[in-house]
Amino acid sequence: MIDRLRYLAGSLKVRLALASFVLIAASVALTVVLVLRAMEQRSQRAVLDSEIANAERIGLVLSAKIVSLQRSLRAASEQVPVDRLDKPAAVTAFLDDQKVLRSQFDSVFVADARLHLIAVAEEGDVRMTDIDASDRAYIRRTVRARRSVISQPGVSRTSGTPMFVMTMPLFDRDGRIAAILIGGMKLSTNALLNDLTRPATDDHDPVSTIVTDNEGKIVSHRDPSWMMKNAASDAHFAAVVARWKAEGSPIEPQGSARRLGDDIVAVAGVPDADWVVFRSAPAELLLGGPSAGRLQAIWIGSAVAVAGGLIILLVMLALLRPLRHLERRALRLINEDFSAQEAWPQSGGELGELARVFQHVLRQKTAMRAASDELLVKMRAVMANAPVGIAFTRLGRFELVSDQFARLFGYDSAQVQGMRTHVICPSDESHRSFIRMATETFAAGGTCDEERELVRADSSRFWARLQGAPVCMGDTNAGTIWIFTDITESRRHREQLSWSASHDELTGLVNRREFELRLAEELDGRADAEPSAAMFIDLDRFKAVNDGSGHAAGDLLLKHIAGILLSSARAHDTVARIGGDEFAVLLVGCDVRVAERIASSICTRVANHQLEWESGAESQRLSVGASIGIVSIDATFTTVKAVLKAADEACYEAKRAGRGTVRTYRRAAGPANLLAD
Ligand SMILES: Nc1nc2c(ncn2[C@@H]2O[C@H](COP(=O)(O)OP(=O)(O)OP(=O)(O)O)[C@@H](O)[C@H]2O)c(=O)[nH]1
Repeated sequence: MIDRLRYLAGSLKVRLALASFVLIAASVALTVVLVLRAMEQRSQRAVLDSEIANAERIGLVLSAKIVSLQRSLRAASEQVPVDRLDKPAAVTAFLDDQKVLRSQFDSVFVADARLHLIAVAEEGDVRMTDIDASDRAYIRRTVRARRSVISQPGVSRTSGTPMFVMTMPLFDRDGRIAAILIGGMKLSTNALLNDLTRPATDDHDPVSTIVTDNEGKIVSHRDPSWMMKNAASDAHFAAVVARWKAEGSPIEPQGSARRLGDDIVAVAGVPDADWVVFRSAPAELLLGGPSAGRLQAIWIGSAVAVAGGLIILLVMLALLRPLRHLERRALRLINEDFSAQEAWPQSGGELGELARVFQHVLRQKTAMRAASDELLVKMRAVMANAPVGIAFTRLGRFELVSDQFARLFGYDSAQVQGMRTHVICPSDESHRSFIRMATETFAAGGTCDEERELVRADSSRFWARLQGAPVCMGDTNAGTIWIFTDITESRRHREQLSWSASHDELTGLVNRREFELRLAEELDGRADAEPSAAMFIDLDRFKAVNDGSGHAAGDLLLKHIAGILLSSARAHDTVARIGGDEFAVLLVGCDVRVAERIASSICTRVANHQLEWESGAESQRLSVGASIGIVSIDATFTTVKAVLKAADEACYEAKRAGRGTVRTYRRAAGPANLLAD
């Protein structure tokens, strides 16, 4: 399952489908956002315009109402009995007659020239009063402006309720104020504003409308308890009132609307009354259409994106089917499954090219595999039949060995595979030195060829010639190939030949050639060394032994003489048989006098030696003598030949002196018989 998911995550088809899905989703989302934004902007503009129109309309209606009331006041004012204001009956009769005016206003007052309220008609009752109103602002404004004014809303001194009044001054012939007709309206019940601020459909109208005076004091509100309160304390209008005040409390009939926070607010002035109409409603409610549309659009967009993604996935699957085919076919290459004759996908373009490349690779791999199979067969034949041991080693282990290798070391071929290489070395130290040597040689770019003693499975040892080279020159990690040849016999034979070349077979002493070599070495290294001595020993009357007792007796006696000479010389001296019955001794670092004493001793021991020899029935005692010539090897001798010649001469002198004696070579005086001295 996890593998399947991993495959899907890496699949080109799935990635393409996902990418397309993301693109479609992003495009749809962007389109939805842009369209919605445009719609919202248009819708908001329309709502703002509508609200401006509503606010302006309310302002205009208010103005029209005020103008209408002013007209009514003006019409009624023409009937005010200005000349009989001191006659209560006339005044009350006037107020009684003003049925229309009293239906339009909650109360109607008549003020005289003193600016005293002298009569009032209120709630169907007309009565005379005498209230000094000269201090009232609306009276002062009327006098000052000499025209009709509307008061600021305030609490009535007569009724104690919030109200405002509208004045209409009357002038005498001299142009002085003769009377003022005043209409009052209660804010809680006035017919002037209620229709405008009360919601048309009660609580369902999302728009709140208020009317304030030019200081923001509420003169109309759907809730009568808000009358006369500051509009800024109503949460719906706090922001717009604050902004309106910040702009200088303008009272313009031309309205304005804007979005403030979550609300859409509109403002329009009522110039005739110095009032302002405020409207406020939650933007979400007014723009409900676009908001709901946004959600709908998101759902539709999502559905379109999903459907588009699925369609693209299906299209991808169809289009990329040859790719899947190619993928399956290519996977066979990894699994080395060349046998299938399955067709490659026939397609143009990139897939076709890829298929052709894979076919080419397949052909190459098939050819290489055939070649390697053939090579393997040959290799197996070599490993089975090679007369030498062949081993491939890598990282200290045998990876492949020939049959002869296994036989050579006494293992089964299979047993050796993977075996550590150190098992064929007689010791760990031997293995370490071998590895060191091979590493250094290979590092220097060379190949190994040396003889080593190795150990078999049964712990027996043998000598082998090892020839080794890295499989890949310069990279020993790729392994090394070794050829092992058993050279135990040839090595023994070679050692034998070497010994024979330098020794006398009969006595085991070194031969003349070896003696001369050692004498030459002595002469070469003589510079500061102590003098050495050489002696020539020629047996006396040896021929008689041969002639009398046979060659075998002579041979045996020669061996005995060799033994006497060896035991007379020191370990580092050289005792040689240089001819039939001739011997020579090189006494290294030996003074001539010592040499003479040794020679004398040899003469005596040879002379005294008797060989017990059975010849037929009789037993014989065979003996010989020895004539010895000595030469002191000093700086005057530079060649082997000169030393041998001098020793020979001295020996000859000893013979001439009667045999069985010693003579020392003296250059100036010639040989002298020490014994004779
Ligand atoms: N048995 C034996 N005899 C040998 C061998 N080599 C040489 N001879 C004999 O040694 C003898 C040496 O001859 P000479 O030195 O002339 O005989 P000699 O009797 O010692 O004479 P003088 O030296 O004059 O005393 C010869 O008879 C050789 O045949 C050998 O390997 N074995």
